Amino acid sequence: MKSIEIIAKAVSGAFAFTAAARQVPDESFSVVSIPGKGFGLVATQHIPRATTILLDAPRIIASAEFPSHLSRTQGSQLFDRALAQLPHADRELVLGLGKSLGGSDMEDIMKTNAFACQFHDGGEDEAYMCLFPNVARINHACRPNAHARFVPKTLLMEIKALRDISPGEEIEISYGRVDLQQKERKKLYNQGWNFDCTCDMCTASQYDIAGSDQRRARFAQLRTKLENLTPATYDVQQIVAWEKEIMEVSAKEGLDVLLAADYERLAYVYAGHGMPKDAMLWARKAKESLLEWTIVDGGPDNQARRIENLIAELKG
Ligand SMILES: C[S@@+](CC[C@H](N)C(=O)[O-])C[C@H]1O[C@@H](n2cnc3c(N)ncnc32)[C@H](O)[C@@H]1O
Repeated sequence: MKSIEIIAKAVSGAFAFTAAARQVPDESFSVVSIPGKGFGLVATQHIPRATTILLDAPRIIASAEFPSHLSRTQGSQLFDRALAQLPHADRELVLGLGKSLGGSDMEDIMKTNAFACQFHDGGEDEAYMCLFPNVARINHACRPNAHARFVPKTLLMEIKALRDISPGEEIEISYGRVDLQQKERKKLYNQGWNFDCTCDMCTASQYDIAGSDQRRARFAQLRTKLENLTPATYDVQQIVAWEKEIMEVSAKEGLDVLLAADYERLAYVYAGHGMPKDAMLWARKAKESLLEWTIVDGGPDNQARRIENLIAELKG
């Protein structure tokens, strides 16, 4: 485990950016009681697609490794110390958060509400548990209308609208990967957060759930085929047909945030096939998708740089 000094330096360095970061006013939603789910966030005004709804700063950060290095009692004491150091208003905010898994109050609050985040702390990117008390009020949906992404440079968690959200609609994010099938989702949310998901997708008819699972299984199957192409299986027409199917499934299942790699693949396929105009179109779409949903300040950006190089080559 990294020394406390290195981590403290990395975190305090990032906090300089956090303080200067653009703040997003929270007028577009309110925290209300949601039947069967505790509290949740509900939109109070129209929120257009791709709007940043919320930027939240972490109040407690802990190494993801620490449960395996410290006893539970030591861990609990550390969380209590962290809590005691917070300003009064933040402490109240944290102590009011939901609990679901048992153990000491702070241990349960962290397990129920913290996000796994990776950021650069002087060596390799390391995993941390970060508690964002405003984001923590957002419930899960298997087909969410908002997307959470961590910004390593500022340590802020950003919540962005995946589609237009109407006033009165609950704002929901996915706690796990958005392409899971029902059985996998049930297991993940039961084990990780101790709840049976009551989102629209999970309370739909068995017929609709089976249809969605079939499409998601096909999505996974096509992804595997496309990621494992060999010179022997490389057939341009087949690749384009598979990608078209991936995009159709994605539109039905709300998986668009996962498509940057598919757009990029099409860009290379068309570039390699002597069709630079089409290649440029898909390369730009890949870049746009990455910037919109994935790449953030201070995060890994290899894919974005590769696409930039391709765009430069196509222009040249
Ligand atoms: C991070 S908290 C979300 C905010 C929480 N509802 C509150 O009152 O503070 C996670 C907890 O919310 C509830 N929850 C979130 N999404 C849910 C869903 N789709 N169905 C049922 N319960 C959900 C579960 O109790 C879960 O352990």
